[in-house]
Amino acid sequence: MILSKPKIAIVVGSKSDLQIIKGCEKILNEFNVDYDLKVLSAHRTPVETQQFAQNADKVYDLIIAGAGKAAHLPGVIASYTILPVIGLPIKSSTLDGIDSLLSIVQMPKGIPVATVAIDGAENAALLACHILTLKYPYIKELLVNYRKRMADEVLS
Ligand SMILES: Nc1c(C(=O)O)ncn1[C@@H]1O[C@H](COP(=O)(O)O)[C@@H](O)[C@H]1O
Repeated sequence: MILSKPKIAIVVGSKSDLQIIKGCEKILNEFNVDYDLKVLSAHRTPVETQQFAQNADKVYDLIIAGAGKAAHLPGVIASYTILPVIGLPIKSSTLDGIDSLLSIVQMPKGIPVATVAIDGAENAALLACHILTLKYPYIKELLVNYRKRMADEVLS
């Protein structure tokens, strides 16, 4: 589907993950990227997760999926859509997020999930913006400016 304005979905496995998602929201607002935020679980709401993922390409350009513990959500979503899926491992267990990271990054061949760092919500949103430049060139300039501001801050 051709969308005139970028729109992405952020999906998390539990409302207990929402705090970490604020990092994504901050970046997406800064880059003027619309998003819907949903709580869905491949474990607890498998039917709704499947329905969402199968229809996602009618509404969204890409999906950020964040989950903790046995974080199957990004991979399961990726299996039902051809949209790019960015996996965000969330630190929500006694294993410090290593469990989520490995669950997300170790996808079997054929169903890729682009995985960012544990709790790397800002980078998940930035990676989304980089991908979106392919279709929405205005974001490119915003990314260049973002990097320039970041460099200026480091140097000052
Ligand atoms: N990893 C998954 C999935 C899934 O992969 O489908 N569903 C929930 N969860 C995760 O379980 C953790 C604890 O959830 P609760 O706090 O609700 O018990 C959360 O970090 C969530 O992402």
